[in-house]
Amino acid sequence: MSSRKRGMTPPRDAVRRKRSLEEADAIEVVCRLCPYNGNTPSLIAIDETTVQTVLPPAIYRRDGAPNVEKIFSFGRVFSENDGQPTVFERTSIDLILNLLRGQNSLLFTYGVTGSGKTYTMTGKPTENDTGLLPRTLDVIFNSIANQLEKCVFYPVALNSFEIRSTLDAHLKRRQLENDKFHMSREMISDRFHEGIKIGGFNEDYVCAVFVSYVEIYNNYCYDLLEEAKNGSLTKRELRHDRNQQVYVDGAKDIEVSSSEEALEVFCLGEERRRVSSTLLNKDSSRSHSVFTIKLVMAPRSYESQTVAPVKDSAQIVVSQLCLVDLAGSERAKRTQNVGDRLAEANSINQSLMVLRQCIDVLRRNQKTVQTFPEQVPYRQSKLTHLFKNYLEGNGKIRMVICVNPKPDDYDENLSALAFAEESQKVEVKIQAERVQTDRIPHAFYTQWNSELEKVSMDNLCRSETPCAPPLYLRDYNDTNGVEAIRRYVTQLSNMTDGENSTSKLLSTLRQYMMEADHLRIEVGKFKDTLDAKDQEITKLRGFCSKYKREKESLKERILMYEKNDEENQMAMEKLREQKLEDQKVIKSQKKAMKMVQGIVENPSPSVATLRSKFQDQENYPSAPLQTPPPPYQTPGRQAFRSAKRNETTSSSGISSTPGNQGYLNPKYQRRSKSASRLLDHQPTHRVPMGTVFQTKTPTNAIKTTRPELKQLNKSGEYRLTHQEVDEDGNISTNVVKGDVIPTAGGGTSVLFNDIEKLSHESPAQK
Ligand SMILES: Nc1ncnc2c1ncn2[C@@H]1O[C@H](COP(=O)(O)OP(=O)(O)OP(=O)(O)O)[C@@H](O)[C@H]1O
Repeated sequence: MSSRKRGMTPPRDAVRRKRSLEEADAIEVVCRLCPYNGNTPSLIAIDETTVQTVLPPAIYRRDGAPNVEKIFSFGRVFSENDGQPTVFERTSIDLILNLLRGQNSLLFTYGVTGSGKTYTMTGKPTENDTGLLPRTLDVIFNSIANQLEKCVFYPVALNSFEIRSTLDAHLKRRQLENDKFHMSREMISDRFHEGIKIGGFNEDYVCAVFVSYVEIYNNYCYDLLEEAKNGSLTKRELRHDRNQQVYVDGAKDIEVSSSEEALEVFCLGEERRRVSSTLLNKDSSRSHSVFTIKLVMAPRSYESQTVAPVKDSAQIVVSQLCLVDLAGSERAKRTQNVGDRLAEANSINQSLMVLRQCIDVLRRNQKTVQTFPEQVPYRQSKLTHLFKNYLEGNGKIRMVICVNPKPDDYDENLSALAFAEESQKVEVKIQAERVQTDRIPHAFYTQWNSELEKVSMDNLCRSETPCAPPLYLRDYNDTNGVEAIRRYVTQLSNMTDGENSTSKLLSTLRQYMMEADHLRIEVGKFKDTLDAKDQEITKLRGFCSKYKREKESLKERILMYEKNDEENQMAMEKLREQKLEDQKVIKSQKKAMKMVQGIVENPSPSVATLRSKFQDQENYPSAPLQTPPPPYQTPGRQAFRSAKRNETTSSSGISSTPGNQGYLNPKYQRRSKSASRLLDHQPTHRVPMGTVFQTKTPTNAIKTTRPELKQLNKSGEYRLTHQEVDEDGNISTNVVKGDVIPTAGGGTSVLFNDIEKLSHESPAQK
């Protein structure tokens, strides 16, 4: 026997092992605003995922409540204009798909009393008002295939299902006909039928649908489908099945073959559900109602030509969709309930509070990984105990938080919305798919079955199996029926052993042949796939070697670029240094230029001052303007020219000082004297002396009273004439000479190399 005997949810260990591989899915919350006709709504839907509170007048607010408008975000927000179809499509279709695929889901409505929970879940029979539950039933029955006749699957103890033999199922069906529920068909006679059909059901499975309906009232569970004895329902216990899943012990699972029939069962339960009129809602739910739709599936038998399951209960898969309409929270002060209503309200509030506590603890446990996680208080309320399976990873959970924007509900809505928003942070493990997807398609077997049947019938098995009589009894006194069955069984047992073993052998042979044929086709398919993959691999190899080559050439280029980059960096560095040098030179040139300008603009500086200025210049080692040579002192009225220029030059210490010419352009070749142009710098106010000694000035000389850099650039020589008068009234004229030389940085400097001095002595002084 398989370890998973009853075909319910997989064993706990298996679930645990799988969980580590499965992904988690957060509890999803959608919010629905019910219509409000007043002028002061306390809630508005901003967009499809956000709802905002609006501060109502102070009388509606509790003391100490936050005085700010708050925004809450949910998976989806339905405004008052969104009708039941929109809500259904967004909240239920994917859960139905889960059900068809063998997974569980829980969908529950939550909110303050009178906020539209029951309307959302059940609604009314018209097209626009039909709620989630009837629509869900319609879509399930639209979408399943291979639905079995009733009574093939049957519920047994410990929340499990078994498979009946064909005969037993037939007899059970006959028995059921007498046992049928007597229910009013008022609500479902002309109701709206949801036409949506979805894919997802595995057609190699057969199925049956069961529903159960329980309520949790004053923290006790009741089966709403139970035949009430003396007008009261039995309190039911919550128990754990073999897989540690919680279920309501003794609650009936009723098999239904259509959505109409399922709704009849639902309506029967609704009649028994506790609903009372309160100040805030004339049809207020006083209990939490739990309507469960179970889809029981088993692989389709290959043996039978009709729709039948395999004869192995261990292969049964049961998935369930639990639709819960919670009772609304309510403040006693507002409802002014007393007696039973007050006790109900306390119990409702208590169970909702435990639900919040469980969510809080789950959230805390998930926030940080703890060695000893906090215990979740599921058992403190029947509601949370029943929800435990889902909260611990037995399926998808979705909450529909219903809110009424009327200002009276402001405070309670705030707290309900905060709880709902927080719930979204709780993660629940996604359940693994349990329906096999790799079975040999039944259609394939059917084809081979019929062909081999023909062969075996024609050639091998000529013995005739007796035809089965109608296998049912009209009543316990139906002696004819009993006799017919007895005859049939005797005929069967009278068949020779040889015939029996031949037919067994044939059946086995047929099975093997079909499998072999199927495998041949499968091998053919695999070969094709392999060929395709081989081609793909060859193609990919081609790409691979092409990319390898490209990679190599790219590598080489990168190396080259890196080298170039390095060289460029170095060149940049050199240029930067050069630039700094040039800037220094320009700075000192400007300074020297300023000094020259100062000399020029000052009409009578003494030679000593001039010298001291030029001597100062020595403090700027890179400055091209150097101290002029010391005046060549000669007594008398003679003009002396320094005969040896190089002598004077050396005495001036200009060019001989190593390093002083560092900035002069080393490549500069002095043009011949005749070719160079003279920049003749004359003072503005010159004292005419009428001397016979005249300096020789070439005709192309540039004459200036204030030299400019432009002029300097055009000249090869520079000559400055300067006059001074001593205390005795003697006039001396100094002619300072220099070469204009370009600097290495692209500037121009003057290298002074000679001074001529002409003195006039006044005869009167003599
Ligand atoms: N979206 C809606 N459109 C139209 N009517 C609505 C809507 N939501 C609620 N209603 C109406 O508001 C009233 C109260 O709604 P309902 O009974 O569903 O509230 P509830 O939340 O289930 O209350 P309780 O918790 O007391 O059972 C009902 O008459 C219902 O028809």
